[in-house]
Amino acid sequence: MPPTPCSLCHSARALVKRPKTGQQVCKDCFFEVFETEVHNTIVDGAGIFKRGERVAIGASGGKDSTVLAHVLCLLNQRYDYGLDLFLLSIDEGITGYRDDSLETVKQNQVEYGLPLKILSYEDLYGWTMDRIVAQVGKRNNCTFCGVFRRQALDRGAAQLSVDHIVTGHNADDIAETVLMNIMRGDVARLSRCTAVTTQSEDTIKRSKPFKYAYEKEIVMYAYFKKLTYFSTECIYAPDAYRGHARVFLKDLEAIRPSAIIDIIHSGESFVLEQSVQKGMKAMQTCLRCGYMSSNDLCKACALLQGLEAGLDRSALRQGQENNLTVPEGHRTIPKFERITSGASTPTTPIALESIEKPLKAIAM
Ligand SMILES: Nc1ncnc2c1ncn2[C@@H]1O[C@H](COP(=O)(O)OP(=O)(O)OP(=O)(O)O)[C@@H](O)[C@H]1O
Repeated sequence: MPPTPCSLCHSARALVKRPKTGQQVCKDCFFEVFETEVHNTIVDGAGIFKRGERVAIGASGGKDSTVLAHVLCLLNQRYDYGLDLFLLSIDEGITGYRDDSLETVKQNQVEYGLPLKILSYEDLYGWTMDRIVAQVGKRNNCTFCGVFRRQALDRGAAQLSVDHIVTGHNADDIAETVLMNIMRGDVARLSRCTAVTTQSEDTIKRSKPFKYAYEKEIVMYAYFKKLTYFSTECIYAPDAYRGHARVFLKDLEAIRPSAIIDIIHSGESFVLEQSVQKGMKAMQTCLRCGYMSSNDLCKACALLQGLEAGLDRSALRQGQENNLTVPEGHRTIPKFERITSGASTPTTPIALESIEKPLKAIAM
């Protein structure tokens, strides 16, 4: 049988069947279509970046953030975004997992020539995830890790005088989150979890340039580009609930690959009724550490309080009681200082460049 020609350039031999569209394409066209789709996500509407912005890439050493660092460096040059890029890594203190993946990030630092900042849970909270799991068990540890990581990334960004964090959350991650929010009846979060960029007053801007990138394509891209990344799953992540959403999504994808994008579009289409919006809590700052919070104590301070009190899983419930007095000898989180660089104030949005090759596959 003669080799199948690439359905985009029609000359080279097709080597890849795109998981997202089913198109058979050659390697070069796959790279180009993947990169162009990410560029389109970046420049869509008002665009997620401003020229001159200092941007931290949340770098875990895994496939998503490694591909993100690679593609952002490339697009920043190709389309002259004018961004100052940094790698920001959080060391959760997971022996045999994060210590190894951070070695990969250090390699990426050299390969991409980007400054790297590493911030650890140990330094910030006085607790590693190894110790937290030893105290609270494996079942709910992801709650601690997620809350602590979010705040650690914001603090790392503030220390780098960065106003914008980008993460490698991909289309599969977002579709899973939509499913989870629906299964929990938490529709109030649907529009936020599907937004490419989120920022409210006083929070550091966060974006997900891979919102429309399929996980399978990210893996393919990393493989064909021979990128250096760490590919082991977190040893403490049974996270049963997300796991069910993931399995369900993979089953749907196998039947109909567009299911991932369709679920994201469904999440985007939910509009909150005014009455629901009114019931949502306004943001304030944590009375203990100064971080953004919808309660007197932010979630991290509340969880830390439970840990310091020697509680196990009940640390999660204790956390919600918001007792403001710190018992003698208990650790607290340092005051959150927001340092604005001013670097992001020249606000010329990056315009949608004309794309040299018409790529039919990009329609989303
Ligand atoms: N320890 C960390 N330090 C910095 N950023 C992180 C860290 N963990 C996660 N992130 C950011 O959050 C994104 C989503 O994280 P998640 O835990 O879902 O990992 P993932 O889907 O396996 O991604 P990756 O392949 O990049 O590890 C990552 O792509 C990365 O940008």
